[in-house]
Amino acid sequence: MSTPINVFSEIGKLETVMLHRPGNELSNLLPDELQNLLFDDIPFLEQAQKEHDYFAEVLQAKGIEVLYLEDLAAESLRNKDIREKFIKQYLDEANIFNQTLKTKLQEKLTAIKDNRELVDKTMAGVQKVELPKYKAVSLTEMMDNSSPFVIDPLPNLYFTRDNFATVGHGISLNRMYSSTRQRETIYGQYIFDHHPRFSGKNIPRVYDRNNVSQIEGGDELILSEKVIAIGISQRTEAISIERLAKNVFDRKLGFNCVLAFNIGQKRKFMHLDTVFTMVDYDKFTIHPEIEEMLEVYSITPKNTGELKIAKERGRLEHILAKYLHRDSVQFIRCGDGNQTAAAREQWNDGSNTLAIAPGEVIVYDRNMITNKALERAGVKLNYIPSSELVRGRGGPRCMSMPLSRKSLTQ
Ligand SMILES: NC(=O)NCCC[C@H](N)C(=O)O
Repeated sequence: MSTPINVFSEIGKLETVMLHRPGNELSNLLPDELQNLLFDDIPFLEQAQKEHDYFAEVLQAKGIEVLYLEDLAAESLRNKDIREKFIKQYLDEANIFNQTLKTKLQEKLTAIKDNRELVDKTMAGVQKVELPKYKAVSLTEMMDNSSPFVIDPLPNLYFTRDNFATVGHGISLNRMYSSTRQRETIYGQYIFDHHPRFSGKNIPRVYDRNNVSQIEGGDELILSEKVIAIGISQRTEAISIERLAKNVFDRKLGFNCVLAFNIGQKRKFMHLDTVFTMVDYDKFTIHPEIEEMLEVYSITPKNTGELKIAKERGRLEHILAKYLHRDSVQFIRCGDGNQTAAAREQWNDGSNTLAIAPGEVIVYDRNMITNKALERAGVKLNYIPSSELVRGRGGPRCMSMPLSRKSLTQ
């Protein structure tokens, strides 16, 4: 049976991937809102787009199908009812409480006839000056008086890794840590419910955005056909991992173990994939700062349907070798073992590689010390520029969501 989602590894030859080209949402970033919107600086949009286009071209030159979130979302709004429902939900989740304002915004968005333009507008947000005679009426608006926006932009959308994640033939439509990123998951909802490529294709949903506990895709790594690794992090709670594991086991998706990696709650390594990625059958990048303190728990199904949880003992290399049935695994350290280089290059996503085939990855060109260590370990590197993209704190893995990878066992 052909299925639109096939992701049973981190490293199988990448066949289809979803990106988002940064758009006007970045032109609406304000210095006072950076922290709230999870950014560290204001990127130069045109340059960020050039860097992103280069990323897409590298993928396409390798024969990988590149789909864009914004196109898929637009194609999902297939009829008037779906479009209306989308606009209404978008406004509800943007906390538009005042009915008069809501009606005005509804009219403004409905008047955009082209679906791609509509989707782009919802991503960019709405400034108060775009609404003639805007006046704060609701308590929320009065409290928000200093902001020039009635609806905030969604600047983190180009990190397509996070708002949903592919797991085998299924997806985990995520509940995000922050309200700014929770609104991003609406696009995934419409894509999987209504896009002709996915709707009606029985795609198991192993997590849903309406769950109360958080989980983000940067924490979800598919280590093999049997084993998933999930970070317990600033963004992902332990309870979410238990929920996801139970769903994966109950629905018999092929996986028989979830390894939970407790990486601590820090902004600088917000997701597991900012400190640890898989680059080959037996090779991983790792940020040395987490290596010693990392705790790993295994979650496996009991015959009763309950989960068996055990703390794993010993070194991480040994735990990985055991679960991946390898004699040993090799760690390639961010900064090549130098503490200063490791801290600097991890901050600029030196450990955040995107594997496009076993032993072949995409990396940011700027992380020269880590990149040399990867090369020395025999990993093939494809470099992409990163002056502007990096300002959002994410690298090649964060900026891509694989929809299909070639099976490693074929
Ligand atoms: N998987 C990732 O690590 N994604 C990067 C997300 C960066 C974004 N500014 C965020 O804080 O959510």
